[in-house]
Amino acid sequence: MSNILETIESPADIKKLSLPQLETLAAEIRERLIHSVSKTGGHIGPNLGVVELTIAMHYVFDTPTDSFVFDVSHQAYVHKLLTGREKLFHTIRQPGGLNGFMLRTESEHDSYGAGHAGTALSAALGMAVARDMSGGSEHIVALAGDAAFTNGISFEALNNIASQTKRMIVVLNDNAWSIDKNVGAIAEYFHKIVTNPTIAGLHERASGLIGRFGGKTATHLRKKAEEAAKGLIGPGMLFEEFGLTYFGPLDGHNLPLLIDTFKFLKQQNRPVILHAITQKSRGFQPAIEQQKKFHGLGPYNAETGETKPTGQKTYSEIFAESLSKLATANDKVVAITAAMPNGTALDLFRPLHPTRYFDVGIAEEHAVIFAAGMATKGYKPFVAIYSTFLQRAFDQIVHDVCLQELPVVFCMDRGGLSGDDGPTHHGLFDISYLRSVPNLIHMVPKDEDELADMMYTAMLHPGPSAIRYPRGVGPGTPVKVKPEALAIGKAEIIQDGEDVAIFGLGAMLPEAIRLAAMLEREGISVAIVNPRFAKPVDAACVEAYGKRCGLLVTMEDHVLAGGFGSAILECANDQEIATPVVRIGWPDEFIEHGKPDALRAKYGLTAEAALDKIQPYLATLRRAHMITS
Ligand SMILES: Cc1ncc(C[n+]2csc(CCOP(=O)(O)OP(=O)(O)O)c2C)c(N)n1
Ligand SMILES: CC(=O)[C@@H](O)[C@H](O)COP(=O)(O)O
Ligand SMILES: [Mg+2]
Repeated sequence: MSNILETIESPADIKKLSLPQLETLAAEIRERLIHSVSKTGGHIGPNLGVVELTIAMHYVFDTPTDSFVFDVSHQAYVHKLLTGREKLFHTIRQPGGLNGFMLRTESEHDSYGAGHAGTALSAALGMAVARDMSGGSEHIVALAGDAAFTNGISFEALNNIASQTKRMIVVLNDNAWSIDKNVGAIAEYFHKIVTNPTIAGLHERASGLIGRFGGKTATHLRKKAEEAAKGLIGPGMLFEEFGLTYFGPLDGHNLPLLIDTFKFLKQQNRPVILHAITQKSRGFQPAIEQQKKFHGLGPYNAETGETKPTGQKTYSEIFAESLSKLATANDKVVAITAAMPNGTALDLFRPLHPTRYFDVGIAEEHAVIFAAGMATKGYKPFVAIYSTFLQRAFDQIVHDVCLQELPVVFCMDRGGLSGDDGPTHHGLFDISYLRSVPNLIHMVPKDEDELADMMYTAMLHPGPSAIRYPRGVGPGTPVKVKPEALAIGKAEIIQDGEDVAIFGLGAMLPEAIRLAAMLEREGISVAIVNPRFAKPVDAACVEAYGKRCGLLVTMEDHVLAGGFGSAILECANDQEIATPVVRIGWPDEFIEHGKPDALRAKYGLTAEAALDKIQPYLATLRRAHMITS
């Protein structure tokens, strides 16, 4: 068969290929990635960069006996193609199709699931120690990007590896990019190693010799390289100081070199790190020229890389524009991102206020404490972190910000369903995890203009606050020239009514309005409330409608457990109001990837599903003659 990729049913088939065939396989994989992802969307740039690395890993090691742990695992598409999922690859990130990340339930070759950065080294170490304890001999290989080393967890693991195991392989896939350019001292350190010709040359030769002449000559060369590095880089090679033997930097696209090196590393009885230099987006010129955009995106033209022009401004863009305006008016306003300037749109803020823009790397915990520190000196930090990634910083929110009542603003982008990325990225927990923290207010805008008002409110608020807004576009409400301060804990009454009151939080307000229309067609008088605040909830509003109406309904793009509906229930209960509360939101399970509308329909987050759910209560209301039907 001419197409080698199609003959790979399992990684065992890769081992039968000659070197020229492996090179052909790499080219075929690139071709497949570019074309297939152009239809599905996905993380094309990171995957084009790890084609040879992944082939070489599968050529030398034996999954599922050996375990591969990929950091974030957005770069696991090649691994999926080589582990029996080639025929399903066109379904990646599609409803019911392959997940865009490693998923233990998807394949025995996916030894560890991820989606958040910085977990690979810890997970791999756990596996290595478990293997050692049970007398196993399998290999554990962690592959992590250069930006994963801006994350604290990677260093917590590094601190632990050498004292815990003698057999673990770390592959540092260094392409100098996070989603944006990688930042900070670590990025500079990697850059110094890579651009030092002495070190690079010696290591390249050492690695090349490993396969051909065995370890002795190579070790000698490696030592010389290390000495050179010591003189040039500082007191010692960073990883060596952590007790990992460092190999590299070497060309991460040189298949024979990678294969020889992995064969050598496989024999080592000491923890090792291989520093592979790769080019993100390799083989696809439009992506090489626009690395940020092609890190991860929706469908594109496979020849030109063109994407459909976006029309309406996203919530992220409204956020960044509003923050830029606030910063113009108030020189204490600063913006902080944890490696997401593109996703949060702080890219728009950066050129306007360069000295008040901070990208701290993939370091959410640090971002929050850093903000707390700035707040103690009179600054007003707006920390833009996706809802799902802010989960990382819960303790810092509690211990550093809220306990000290510091005026930090958490701008939680992607609050609600994320869509194609799936359960690792849905932002469905922030109300629950923040509602329990004293001193914090939690706001949810119904539209773009209200987001701007909430940011202004947060700027004026002397304590900590959080605002969640969804991925993508809102209803398209124009933003006023001058934002208005909102009364803390006060809901907006969209429409008054007598029989049923519907509280539609944020993105669910349109569904609440649709539900109201359905009920009104049945002659029921409905109040519609835009709650604005998930904390503090408007107790007076709950009391008024709880006493007047026969039913309260809450709708939220959030888990039901501990969410906004729970807050309304608690509030009603505290006021000894026994009116039933029907809550619409996500059930107590992890929601798969898929199209948001379809998932909402499947899980009952629609007006129709809500109507079904409240039918029994309407019957009771009618029986009690509260409604004349
Ligand atoms: C905790 C966390 N914060 C932010 C992100 C968003 N994110 C996904 S991939 C990525 C960059 C990863 O860069 P690197 O590890 O170097 O891999 P590359 O894409 O360059 O191969 C970021 C910031 C995340 N997945 N997890
Ligand atoms: C892998 C990762 O975490 C990011 O690349 C994420 O996929 C971005 O999601 P958005 O497209 O919502 O910005
Ligand atoms: Mg990188």
